[in-house]
Amino acid sequence: MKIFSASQIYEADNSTIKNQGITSVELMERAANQVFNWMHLRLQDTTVKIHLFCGIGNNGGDGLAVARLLKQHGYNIGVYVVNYSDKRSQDFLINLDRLKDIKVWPDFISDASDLPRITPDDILVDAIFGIGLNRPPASWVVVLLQHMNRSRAFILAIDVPSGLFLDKVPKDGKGIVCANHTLTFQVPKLVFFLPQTGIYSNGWELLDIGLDQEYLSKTETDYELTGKNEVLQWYRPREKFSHKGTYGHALLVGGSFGKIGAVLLASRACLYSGSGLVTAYVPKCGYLPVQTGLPEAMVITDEGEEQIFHIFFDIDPSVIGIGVGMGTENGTVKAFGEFLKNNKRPLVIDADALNILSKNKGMLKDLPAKAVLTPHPKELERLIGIWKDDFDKLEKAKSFSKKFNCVLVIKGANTVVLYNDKGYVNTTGNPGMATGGSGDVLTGIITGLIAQGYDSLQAAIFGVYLHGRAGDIAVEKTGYQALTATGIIDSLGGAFLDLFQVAEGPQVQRSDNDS
Ligand SMILES: NC(=O)C1=CN([C@@H]2O[C@H](COP(=O)(O)OP(=O)(O)OC[C@H]3O[C@@H](n4cnc5c(N)ncnc54)[C@H](OP(=O)(O)O)[C@@H]3O)[C@@H](O)[C@H]2O)[C@H](O)CC1
Ligand SMILES: [K+]
Repeated sequence: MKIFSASQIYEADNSTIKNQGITSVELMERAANQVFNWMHLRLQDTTVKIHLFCGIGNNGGDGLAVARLLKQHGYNIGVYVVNYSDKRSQDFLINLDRLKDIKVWPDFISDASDLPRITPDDILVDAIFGIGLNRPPASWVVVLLQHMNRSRAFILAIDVPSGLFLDKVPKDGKGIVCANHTLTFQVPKLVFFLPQTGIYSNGWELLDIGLDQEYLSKTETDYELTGKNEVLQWYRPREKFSHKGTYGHALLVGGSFGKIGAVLLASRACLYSGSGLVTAYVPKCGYLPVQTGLPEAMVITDEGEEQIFHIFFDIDPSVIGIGVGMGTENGTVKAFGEFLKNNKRPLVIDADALNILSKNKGMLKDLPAKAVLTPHPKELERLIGIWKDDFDKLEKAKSFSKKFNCVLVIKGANTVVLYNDKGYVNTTGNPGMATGGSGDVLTGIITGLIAQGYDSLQAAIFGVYLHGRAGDIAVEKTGYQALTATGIIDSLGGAFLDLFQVAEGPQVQRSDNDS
């Protein structure tokens, strides 16, 4: 699913109005009807007080139209116009008149001196700013937003929580509505998925307002959301007359004394992802644990007892996953540098191999085309330098990926895969997966998919999806705290099977706070 920018959403509005022969206020009425229906279905004629805070633009217009529909259905409402500018939009004014026509006169709030009383049992509708916010709100508006946030009432944001820009992180977190739920129109917004801004939208849902399909399908976007539909198209079925050689041979290189488990986890995940053959390359101390722990895998040992000194093997792997548990001792750094110089095979690079690259940037020129790099935030910072905010991080990461022609997997609550100026935002996974070894499992999965012939960008996107889905399946049985990397691997089969289950209901995404 595409993630559109604010200017693209305005273009989509215009082509909808033009191609469907409707007015902009009719489009606003569609949007308001969808919000009203969503609320009506859940509130079932409740008598709880619903406070609607409406700006003076089209987000505010939506809020006024929702207020009218609620009033017409007998709800107990209070309507406030947050009078932050005298440049009221045409559709706001039309909806203000329509509200007055049914004898509802909103209170106008123009400063912070007389804010409405809100009790924790009330419901707030946030329709103050939408995607049109282009500068920080005035200080009295910030006081109002704080008043709403502190009320402990349930806050339903329309389109986006007020105070969030679509393309940058606000400097002052106090000037943002902290919504309990966000109803957004037609397309997801990138801010829902970034760590610094996602905390304000919480659970979000898409409301279909019938925007011009032709515009939506033909327009290229910088980001896409990946769910089951997106990855399913790449799924490669197993063929009847195939054999283990058909599905590739993956080599996992890593481990050091005390960190052999990382290779074991990556190798097991690689097998469970369908790689035909898996070989682990470890220092001598890893021989017994890997052979015993994973009898399906073959083991090659380095000449080093406790760490890797010289990466040499006489097999012909289809892909190599390198770095987990490997350490950054001088001998290993040298071995990795030599290996990169001579290697021609596709690579998945993780953990200590990334740290070595960060400290020896000259080695980056030896990466094969489209190598997959899977840094967690700290590893990413060492690779690309510090960033100002989440948007700056994505831009810096994109330029890095372009410069070194690599697929960058930025791990996080919503992992983002970047390649060729485009970002793919993952939708699966949960906070229980923030546990030791979870990253090693991801490396194994991506390596296993490349072994089977998936292109490395597809393998990264698909692998991140499967990893998260397996975590979601596992957490149902274990809860967040008891979820382990091994638990994720054990649910990989379930994640593959789930690809062919029919998708459930509307798309809702919950953040950690909902758990
Ligand atoms: N396709 C859709 O998704 C539809 C969305 N709809 C709704 O429309 C809003 C967007 O409405 P818009 O009027 O463009 O913008 P806002 O309501 O967010 O803001 C209104 C104006 O406020 C000004 N502004 C911006 N920042 C500030 C600030 N800090 N202080 C004061 N004023 C500010 C700005 O105007 P300026 O000329 O002053 O710059 C904004 O234009 C969308 O989010 C949906 O809710 C439609 O209803 C249906 C289609
Ligand atoms: K809003």
